[in-house]
Amino acid sequence: MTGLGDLLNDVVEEIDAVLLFTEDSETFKRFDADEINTVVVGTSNAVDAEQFVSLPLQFEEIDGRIRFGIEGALDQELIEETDEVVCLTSSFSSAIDSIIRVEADQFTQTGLYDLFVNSRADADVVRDVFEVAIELGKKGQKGKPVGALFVVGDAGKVMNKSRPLSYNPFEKSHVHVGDPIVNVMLKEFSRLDGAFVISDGGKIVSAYRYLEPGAEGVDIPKGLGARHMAAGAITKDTNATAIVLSESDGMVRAFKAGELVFELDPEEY
Ligand SMILES: Nc1ncnc2c1ncn2[C@@H]1O[C@H](COP(=O)(O)OP(=O)(O)OP(=O)(O)O)[C@@H](O)[C@H]1O
Ligand SMILES: [Mn+2]
Repeated sequence: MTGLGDLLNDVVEEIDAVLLFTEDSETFKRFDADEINTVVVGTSNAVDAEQFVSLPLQFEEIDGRIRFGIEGALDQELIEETDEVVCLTSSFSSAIDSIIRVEADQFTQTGLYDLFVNSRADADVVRDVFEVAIELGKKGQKGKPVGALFVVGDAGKVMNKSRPLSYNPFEKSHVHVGDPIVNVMLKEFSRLDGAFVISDGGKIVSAYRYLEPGAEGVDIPKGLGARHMAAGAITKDTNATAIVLSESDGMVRAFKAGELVFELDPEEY
């Protein structure tokens, strides 16, 4: 094993902070926070860490998970942009099996953490909508691929910049995303055209909205069609976040301030 220890030492040499992706107290206890700046990242703070970044989703892909952890730690000023950080996480088992060294400023521009935490809408509302989109992407509607567009937050303005394509099944109802029955309704109504409009607090304001935002200065990747363009544009024109499930490539994408900030493959969640 000559050389392995040296190599590992190089990876962890002169680092400024550790990002520990764990919900296991025994693992956490092995770290002395006085010795090295330690930030725990997880869907819950099961280890009662003083420095903690909350993950809104169980990121299966290591890349998204680390990006989110770094951006969260920077946002909360637990680490600095100039820091060299070692991330300890799991890739193929539930135990820590991966050591990844990154520079903290490598990830500041993605807007991923911002998408959840600094959206007009509540972070858990954004997360619940993501989960509906992911589930819909996995299963489709009665086995067929389906597309959907969710516009979350700043609903009054979004309603002003859109028009109804059909009667609104959510008119006068007071239902919220995250409620299992509502999630079934959202999936059912996604077979038809247009967008869902959801308030900051998660109330379903409308289905079947045709969005008519100004598309000026919207820069979305080439090859995406009208649904994605409308999603990007509405987030430029309002303070909403848009979450899109593509019928053609099956990906879930999020837009904010007129830009694509995040994409994931539902099959990997
Ligand atoms: N401005 C809009 N507002 C709301 N919904 C829209 C708008 N434009 C398109 N859509 C919806 O998107 C659907 C698909 O349109 P299109 O194929 O052009 O989009 P796309 O971006 O390629 O999405 P997909 O990847 O799902 O095919 C339309 O049938 C319609 O329901
Ligand atoms: Mn299309």
